[in-house]
Order: sequence, then C-alpha cells, then structure tokens
Amino acid sequence: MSTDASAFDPLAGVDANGRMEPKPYDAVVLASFGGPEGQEDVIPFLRNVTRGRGIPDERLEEVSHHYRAFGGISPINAQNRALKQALEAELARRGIELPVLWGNRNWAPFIADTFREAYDAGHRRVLAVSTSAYSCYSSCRQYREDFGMALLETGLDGKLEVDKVRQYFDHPGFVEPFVEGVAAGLATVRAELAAKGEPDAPVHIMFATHSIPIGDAEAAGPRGVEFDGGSAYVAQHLATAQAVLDRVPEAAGADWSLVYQSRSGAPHIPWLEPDINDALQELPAKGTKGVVIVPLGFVSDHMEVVWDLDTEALQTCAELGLAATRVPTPGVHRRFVEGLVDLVCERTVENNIADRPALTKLGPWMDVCMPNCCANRRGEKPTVAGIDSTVGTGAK
Ligand SMILES: CC1=C(CCC(=O)O)c2cc3nc(cc4[nH]c(cc5[nH]c(cc1n2)c(C)c5CCC(=O)O)c(CCC(=O)O)c4C)C(CCC(=O)O)=C3C
Ligand SMILES: [Fe+2]
Repeated sequence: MSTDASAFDPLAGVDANGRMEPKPYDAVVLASFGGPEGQEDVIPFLRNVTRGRGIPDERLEEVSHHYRAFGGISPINAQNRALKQALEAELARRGIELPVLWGNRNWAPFIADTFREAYDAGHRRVLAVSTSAYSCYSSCRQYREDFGMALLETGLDGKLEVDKVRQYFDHPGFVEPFVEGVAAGLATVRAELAAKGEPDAPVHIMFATHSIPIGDAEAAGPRGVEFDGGSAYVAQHLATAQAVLDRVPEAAGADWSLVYQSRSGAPHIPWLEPDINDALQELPAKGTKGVVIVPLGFVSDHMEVVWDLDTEALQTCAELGLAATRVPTPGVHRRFVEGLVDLVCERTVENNIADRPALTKLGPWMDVCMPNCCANRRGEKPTVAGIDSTVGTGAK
C-alpha cells in the first residue's frame, strides 16, 4: 500500500511508505492490555479500561461476572509472562542482546512504570511490540496514546525514545498458527460428524474478531484510502482470513464468514455485525452440521476467547446441535514467537532483517502511522510512532 507521506513534514528516517530506517534499540517493550489477578482487582480494572468511555453499568456488571467465574483472574497476564519468556529465549537463541520488558495499558505492570524501569536501567531507545495485530483505535492508536501519556506522566518525554513495530495481521508468524489450527479444527469436526454417520456434512469456517463501533472501524488506518468491507479494520480481517484459507487445502470449497463478538457500548451506537451467536443461529437452516471457530482477531486465549467463544459461542453451537471446535490463538506458538522477533529485527541496525514478509496485498503495514490514523475523535492525545508525533521522538 502506498501513502502520501510527502504531504507532511516527516520524521527523519521515514520513507514514503511509512517505513522507518533501522535504529539501534536498547530494549523491547512487550505492551499488552492487562487483566485482573484476583476478585478485588476486577472492578478497579474495569474502571481503568472504561475510563471516560460511556460503557453502561449493566455491561460492566455483566463483564465482571466473566472475570468472577474465573476467580477474578484473567488468563492474559500469565499468557504475557509466557510470551515474554518465549521472546527472551528466541532472542537468546539468535544471540541478540535485547532485554524484553513488559507493560500493560490497564493493569500492573503499567506502561509508565515499565518506561521508568527502562530508563533507570540505562535504556534510551525502546521498540514496542503490542499484543494487537490489526489497525483500529483500540488495537493501535490507543497504545500509541498510552505510550505518549506515560512519557508525559513520568517526565521521560525527550529522554526515552519509543517506536512500535508494524501491525502484523498478515505476517506469516501470525497467520501460520491459524493455518495449522484450521486444518486441525476441520479434522476434529469432520471426525465428530463421521462418528455420527455424516462424514460429508457441510462444515462452516467462522472467523471471529472483536466488534468495534462502526465509526472506529471507518477511522482505522490511513485517511483517504478505500478498503474492502468499508474500513481498514474489516479489510485486514477479510484478507487475513483468505490468506489462512489459501493455505489449508482441506478448507477448499467450505463456506466461511467473518463475524464479531464482545460488543459493548451504548445500544444506540452501531457496532460491526453480525454477532457470532446470531450468525451461528443461521447455520442449521443452510444445512450446515459443523463449525470451526477461528479467533482471528486475537493473539492469546484471554477472557474474550475463553468466555465469549469457549463459554458462550460453543454453548450456542451445542444448543443448535452443531459439531464445533475453537481453534487456538497464536499464543506462544513457535512460528508466532519467531515472527515477533523477525518484526523486531526489521527495525534494528544489528541483526537487521531486510525482508518484510506480508501475506496480503494490504501489507507490509507502515512502521509509522499517518496523521489521524485510527483517530476516533475521543480527544486529542499525544501519540508516539506517528509521522506527526510530538512525543517519544527522543532527545529534544
Ligand atoms: C479491538 C479490540 C480488541 C482486540 C485487540 C487487542 O487484543 O488489543 C480488544 C481486546 C481486549 N479487550 C479486553 C477487555 C475489555 N475490552 C473492553 C471494551 C472494549 N474493547 C474494545 C475493542 C477491543 N478489545 C472496544 C472498542 C471496547 C469498548 C470500550 C473501549 O473503547 O474501551 C472491556 C470493557 C467492558 C466491555 O465493554 O466489554 C474489557 C474488560 C481484553 C482483556 C481480556 C482479558 O482480560 O483476558 C482484550 C485482550
Ligand atoms: Fe476489548
């Protein structure tokens, strides 16, 4: 994809495709959402997530039950500790001396504390890797804003330079675990149908991602570019789903769709549809007997996956008599971990990897966001890693 960066006064070292020239980084910051680690954390965590966001109390109440049912513990922090360890091991295996620090947007360890820790350890330039693969306010810009706010809050703006790796929805390291999962999921569901005496019954492949307000979807990615499905967010998912399917011979001829989950917000604000549970209801009338649910929007098996898919959507399947399975997320899959380290190496001077693989025509996505990229008019906050960034750009 090409964008017109020449219209702006770009940061030094960024080309017209938003690619940043390699730099010598001192550390990697694994940045994630964060989650509660006990019953007493649940409400304070939800308040952090929804700060100033108009999420109805009933929705918070409902979501708190999802966490309460798991002892108030989200799986996401343990998953990020495991991912941090796996990244450290892969860097060590390649002989790359880059420490990995971990910080979250909504729960301890908070990004501001991680930046302080980085600075106190002598690091002056860090590269963030987030646990969000796609482009939208929640998955890209909000990280860039929270990095910016953390730099201002800690007084580290002008002292700590912060960049971020590109959105990696179509990187082979993200796609390949899903390829493996879809092939295995189809085999599981077909075996279940065969055991019921229906070996040739139709199976649907349902790709699921987080619903977002339609306004956020339309604001995703660079301005002035037309995308399939009406937005960069939807286009990235459609193209990635196709990239997965193209690599699973057993999926040839199977019906598939992209559906949405975990809607929140006020009812009068339109969000992306259909909801996964509504979409499942439609399947039996079409003669579909089985479904493979692919959590394409997510990096690990966190609460949105174990509750909204494994608890609710699989329950819907059971009620409808559909044979069903849910494919794993990339998690700490070897290819995913290698892919994230490759993404880091695209940006480093030492151990640089010049090749930037992308399995869809949308990629490789930009290292640096264009002005107003993913901006949803929730107010102007300073952002790092944008071509118009005023914070996180290093010594002033
Ligand atoms: C696109 C997207 C991703 C995928 C990209 C990514 O992975 O980052 C994602 C991930 C996640 N969302 C998560 C949790 C929550 N998201 C909420 C609310 C919201 N998410 C939104 C979008 C996304 N969310 C939006 C537009 C809202 C509305 C309010 C707002 O704009 O903030 C709320 C508030 C209550 C509710 O409304 O549900 C909670 C508790 C967790 C943690 C799970 C765990 O604890 O294991 C994770 C990984
Ligand atoms: Fe969310």
